[in-house]
Amino acid sequence: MLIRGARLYGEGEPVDVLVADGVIAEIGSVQAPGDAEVVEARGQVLLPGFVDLHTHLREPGREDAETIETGSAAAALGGYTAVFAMANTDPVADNAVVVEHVWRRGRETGLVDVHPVGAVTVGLKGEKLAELGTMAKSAAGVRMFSDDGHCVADPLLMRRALEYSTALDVVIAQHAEEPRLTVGAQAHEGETASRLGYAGWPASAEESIVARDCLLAEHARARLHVCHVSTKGTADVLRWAKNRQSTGVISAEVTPHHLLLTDERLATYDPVNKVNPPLRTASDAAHLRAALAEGVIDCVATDHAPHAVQDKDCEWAAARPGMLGLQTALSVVTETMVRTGLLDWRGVARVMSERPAEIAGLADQGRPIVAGEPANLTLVDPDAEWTVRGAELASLAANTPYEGMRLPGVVTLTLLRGQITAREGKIV
Ligand SMILES: NC(=O)N[C@@H](CC(=O)O)C(=O)O
Ligand SMILES: [Zn+2]
Ligand SMILES: [Zn+2]
Repeated sequence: MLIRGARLYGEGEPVDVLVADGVIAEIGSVQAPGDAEVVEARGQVLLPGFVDLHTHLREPGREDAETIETGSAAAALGGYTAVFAMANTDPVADNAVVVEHVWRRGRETGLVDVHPVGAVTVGLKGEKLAELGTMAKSAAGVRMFSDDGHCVADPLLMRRALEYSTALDVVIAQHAEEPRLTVGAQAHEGETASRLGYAGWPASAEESIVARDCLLAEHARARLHVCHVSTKGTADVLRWAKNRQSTGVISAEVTPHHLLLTDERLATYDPVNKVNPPLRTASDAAHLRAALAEGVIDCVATDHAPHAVQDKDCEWAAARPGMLGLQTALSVVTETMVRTGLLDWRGVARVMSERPAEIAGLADQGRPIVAGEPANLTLVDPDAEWTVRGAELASLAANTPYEGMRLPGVVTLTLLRGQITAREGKIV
């Protein structure tokens, strides 16, 4: 197959990219072999396929909200070639049987590489460690562990998890939320929450755990990944921790929604805006964008969190937190980071593909676009715009906070090992 006239990383003159046997065969001015399928790129931006370190696919257990198949379709349409499926399923992915099931279903679906995240503690209960080694050595080859949805709040358990992780060469991803500080919390603690009468979710609940965990990771010489950073204070703690002569390795992600949306949206009382951690202030969002551009926050992760209608379309306090993200991530990053001049397309490749692949230790993702590399690629029309409609997204659920919004940046082609998985908004 030949991609004709694409601008690699949005730089330089358009070139042709020949893909054969799952790898990039040749780049330059290439004659299409007679039997080759030709995709006219017309100067669009070619990037390495995106890697999402934080996705909720809901299978097993809540196949009414999302399945590995529908979530994989959303991922492919969003330009992703690998996703990490969080462990908070039912049953919980805290053992080899469940992680192998998720991994196998991902392979069968074949639209995106689905890497199961293993739970840190049994049943996500925060009481005793799950069998990390068994999951790491299973067919699923688990590389990342997280109790996401819950914080590993007990410092002794967190310390043990970090210590074990070094021997297994895996990363512990923490949902940083001191549970004693967020009892009954409904919205970011601040002016909006006071005005609307919501119990506040203080920034310090996140920041105190991140500070603690950075120190625990440093002492354990372990790899810590901080999920969904949402406050300026957390970015400051990360900057401090990364600047130390640390022997642990700390990485962090930010979600598209924390880059774009703020707690002012809560005035409508629409639970589509309820998410954990909560939407914060405009100042937080501005600092998160800057921290991402600077590299203090390593990457963008969607925290794609589909919910069935009855769990989301109800009164605020009862609604589950979480929002869809896979199909809108590139557009939100284009809007918040590219259009603002904070990142060029090379930078987008870094935060959406290269860094996440490195953090998770994926050898075949986030690779340079050169001959001989696996053809995991995403073609983006940087000038096109589209209007988000939840009902038209590939997810089973429709809880997008961007309903009706016009956003820039459209994924027009996704290739997984040289096979087209999505083209012009359709699954192939
Ligand atoms: N982000 C959310 O608001 N919800 C996530 C859990 C999580 O990421 O903490 C979910 O599983 O629905
Ligand atoms: Zn979380
Ligand atoms: Zn999550």
